[in-house]
Amino acid sequence: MIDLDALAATKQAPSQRIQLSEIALIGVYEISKILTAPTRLETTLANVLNLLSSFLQMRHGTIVLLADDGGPEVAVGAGWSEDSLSKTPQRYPERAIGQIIATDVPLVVHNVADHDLFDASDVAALASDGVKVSFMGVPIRAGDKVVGTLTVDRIWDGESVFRFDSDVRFLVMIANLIGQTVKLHRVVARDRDRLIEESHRLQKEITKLQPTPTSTAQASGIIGESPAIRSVLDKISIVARSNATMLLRGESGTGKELFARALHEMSPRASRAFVKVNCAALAESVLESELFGHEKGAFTGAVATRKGRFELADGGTLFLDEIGEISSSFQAKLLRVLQSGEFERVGGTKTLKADVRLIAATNKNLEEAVRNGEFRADLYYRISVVPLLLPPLRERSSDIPLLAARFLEQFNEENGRELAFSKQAMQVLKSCYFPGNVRELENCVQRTATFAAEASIVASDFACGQDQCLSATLWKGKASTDPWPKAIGGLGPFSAPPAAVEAYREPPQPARSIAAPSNPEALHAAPAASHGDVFDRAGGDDSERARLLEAMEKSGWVQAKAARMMGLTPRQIGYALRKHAIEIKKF
Ligand SMILES: Nc1ncnc2c1ncn2[C@@H]1O[C@H](COP(=O)(O)OP(=O)(O)OP(=O)(O)O)[C@@H](O)[C@H]1O
Repeated sequence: MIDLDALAATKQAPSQRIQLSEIALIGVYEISKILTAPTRLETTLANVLNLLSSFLQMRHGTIVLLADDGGPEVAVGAGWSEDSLSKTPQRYPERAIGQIIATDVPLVVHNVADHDLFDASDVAALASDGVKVSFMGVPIRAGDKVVGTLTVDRIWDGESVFRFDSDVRFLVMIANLIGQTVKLHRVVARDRDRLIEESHRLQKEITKLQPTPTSTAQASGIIGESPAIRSVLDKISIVARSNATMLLRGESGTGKELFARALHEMSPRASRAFVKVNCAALAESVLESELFGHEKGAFTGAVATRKGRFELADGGTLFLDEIGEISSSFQAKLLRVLQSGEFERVGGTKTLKADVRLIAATNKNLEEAVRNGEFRADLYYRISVVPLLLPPLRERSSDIPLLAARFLEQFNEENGRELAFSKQAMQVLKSCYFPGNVRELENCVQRTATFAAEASIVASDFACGQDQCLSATLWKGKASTDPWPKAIGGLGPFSAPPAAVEAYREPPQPARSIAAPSNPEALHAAPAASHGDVFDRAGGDDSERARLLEAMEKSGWVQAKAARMMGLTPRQIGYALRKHAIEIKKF
């Protein structure tokens, strides 16, 4: 360790001048070490000044760095009373420093009290105790530009100019080193600022590009701003990042397929296929060959080998809708595929593998089905890794105006119309119970818009305003008898709000006209007991029966499909078929 004080003391003896250059070298060496240390520039400069004070026996030392506009940017001091620089920066001799910067030439003053570059306050600051003080200052250069000054002062004992010269040369060397360091720091700072700016810009770009739950939802056609829908979207955006099997629960028409697609689109599999199979719409043998494919000649009509949906969804997502409807033997087959990822085509012997992310959906109470032995518990656990319940529309009625407006806009676009809802009409929609959820709302808007006579849709344009709303009457019929099990969270397709249940249980009231309701909210919120039951054959509403038959025929006697066509739930259609004593045709 170098004893700087001892070295500095040797500097006092004129006979040992030769040693001064040694001291200077040691000083330069020590200061260069400080300057290359990875600390903040201000700290580095303060350390340089502290070291200098040992070499030069100075009272004060100051380094001032200039900003681009020429004003002081950094001022670091040593020997000043604490905070004196930051509190009163004018304390350091501004005019003297200004001259060094302007002339780019070192300045040496033997006695500051005699020099016109130092005013009374400078003298008071530098020589407050009345001693004679000498001053030295040199410019700090970065390249050929003056970027600051290094100045020191010390008690003047009348020493020769020669001694000052060597000290000035020493200061110039130190100032040059400081200049290089400042230059380096500024280059690094500029680079760092540029990189930070660039990183902020890229962050912004990424945020713009990254599909937020809302933007993906919009892209997938999901409409809804309610907290319930936002919370579902948030969850979906998290689950999408994983490969976990997801079970979408919810009443018919709540958008299970739509949300399954959104999940696929938010997932890393988005660029691959989204393949959908409705398990309820297919007989077991057909379902098997649909899912796993078949070999040529496997059965009558299998004229060529065909890939199944598992293969087609390889790398992508397979959406198994209405999974609660599959038979117990098919449950076993599906379980095997989900456990091993392996399957064979119908009629084939080769074991195939597919990398598929599974999303299943059901509006059935699977827990009850498991309890009743209708659904395998092991399959239940495998598909319900991440269960998500879609809220019924009546629990997020704030979404009704948005959805209705969008469906009407679609209708207008497709039919070249300019229909709009009156305030009253929107009120009717907002207060409707919609047991068939968004699908029913969509159908309701389509039907009403089709028959609307004027450009403004009014309350009496709705089917319920003409006592023709099939869903309302069906719902009324089931309200007290078919509650959605509490196990999967709340009201089910046919469970009605208490008021509606009460209304249904009341003894029949005299019929009232609802064609032009005075209170549109009462129109559909709870089907009035006064509505005639269109499925009561004694009451006679053959048109409803005919509509039912027509839908069943069109859907190939698949109840789930017919329900969808009519904007009803499968349970509702089942109820309607029983009411009308319509026998289901089997093929
Ligand atoms: N949030 C929503 N925004 C826009 N459209 C929706 C929304 N939810 C549902 N829909 C529309 O409602 C209809 C029914 O949706 P979907 O088929 O996804 O329901 P589901 O729950 O799968 O019904 P099911 O159980 O009967 O198969 C579709 O036309 C769908 O586009």
